[in-house]
Amino acid sequence: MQTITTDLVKQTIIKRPADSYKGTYGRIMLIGGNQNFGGAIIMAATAATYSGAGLVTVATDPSNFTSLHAQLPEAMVMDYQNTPQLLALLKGMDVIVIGPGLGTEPGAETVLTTVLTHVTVQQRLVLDGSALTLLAANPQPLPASPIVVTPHQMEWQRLSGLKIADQTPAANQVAAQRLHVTAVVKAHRTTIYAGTQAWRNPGGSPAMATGGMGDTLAGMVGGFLAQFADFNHAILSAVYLHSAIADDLAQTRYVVLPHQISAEIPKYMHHYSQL
Ligand SMILES: NC(=O)C1=CN([C@@H]2O[C@H](COP(=O)(O)OP(=O)(O)OC[C@H]3O[C@@H](n4cnc5c(N)ncnc54)[C@H](O)[C@@H]3O)[C@@H](O)[C@H]2O)[C@@H](O)CC1
Ligand SMILES: Nc1ncnc2c1ncn2[C@@H]1O[C@H](COP(=O)(O)OP(=O)(O)O)[C@@H](O)[C@H]1O
Ligand SMILES: [Mg+2]
Repeated sequence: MQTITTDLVKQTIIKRPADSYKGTYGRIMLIGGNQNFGGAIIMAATAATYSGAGLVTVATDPSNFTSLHAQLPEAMVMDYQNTPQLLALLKGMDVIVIGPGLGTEPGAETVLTTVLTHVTVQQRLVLDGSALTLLAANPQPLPASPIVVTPHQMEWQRLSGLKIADQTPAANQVAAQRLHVTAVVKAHRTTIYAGTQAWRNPGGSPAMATGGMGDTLAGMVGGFLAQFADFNHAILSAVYLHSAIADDLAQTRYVVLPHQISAEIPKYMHHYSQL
């Protein structure tokens, strides 16, 4: 198992070409946020936007529109239950993040199935939170697109069938290969599996143990995938930076909140792009 290095991160986060515009940095749709979990998709969308995704659209329950706009006027919104509009907008996306706060009601299952059956091989897919729980409860074929899953240990247990005590690197690797995904298995020391390769994230602390911390990571992963060509390096860099920012903030804070991490992302990306 390799440790994610600052070298990898600085090779991934490159300076932006002068001759570029918002379209250069990717169109991303984040899907989730039911009537109870609106905060989850707001945190994910905030992280994606602060990570530099060029155009951000949030497909969510309409009850979240006003709070989302108040927090993040950069984002566009749509009702995730409006299937014709969802399908029309999905076509133009480079990256789709689905799951933060999606919930597990039947309507959520319908949205997930719609996305899984229409996403194309050119589109990158991030599956997090409720999308993983839904998928585990009712397995359905995954598209041939590049896919990353970002489960916490219980979500990984549901999805892979591996009990938390049995989630060894060797077993996780086999499970990720069987699912044909890159798996970010979140824990105190998050590990990432892609094909025959595995990495360990060196950072992170219990100061990060706040609801929404994983939603924020899912948004960062999506934002990085919208901009950086190498699929696994984009994911690894997002995982590394998420905890590196938290570790710096935790030097003077007992807890680090998800939105505090998002606020720091542009500064840290600037730093790594200069190295
Ligand atoms: N403000 C919000 O709107 C928030 C919404 N959230 C959303 O709520 C939905 C449910 O996600 P949850 O993760 O809360 O619930 P889940 O039911 O999926 O997982 C929590 C369960 O897993 C167990 N567990 C075991 N190991 C764990 C580990 N390492 N990390 C976390 N749980 C572990 C817990 O004890 C608990 O029983 C997701 O869609 C998520 O995105 C959460 O992110 C919390 C914040
Ligand atoms: N004790 C800890 N040490 C390191 N990282 C932690 C710790 N507790 C939580 N985290 C990180 O916080 C995030 C939690 O993700 P998740 O459980 O999906 O949160 P949520 O769904 O509430 O947004 C993961 O990135 C995890 O690695
Ligand atoms: Mg989560």
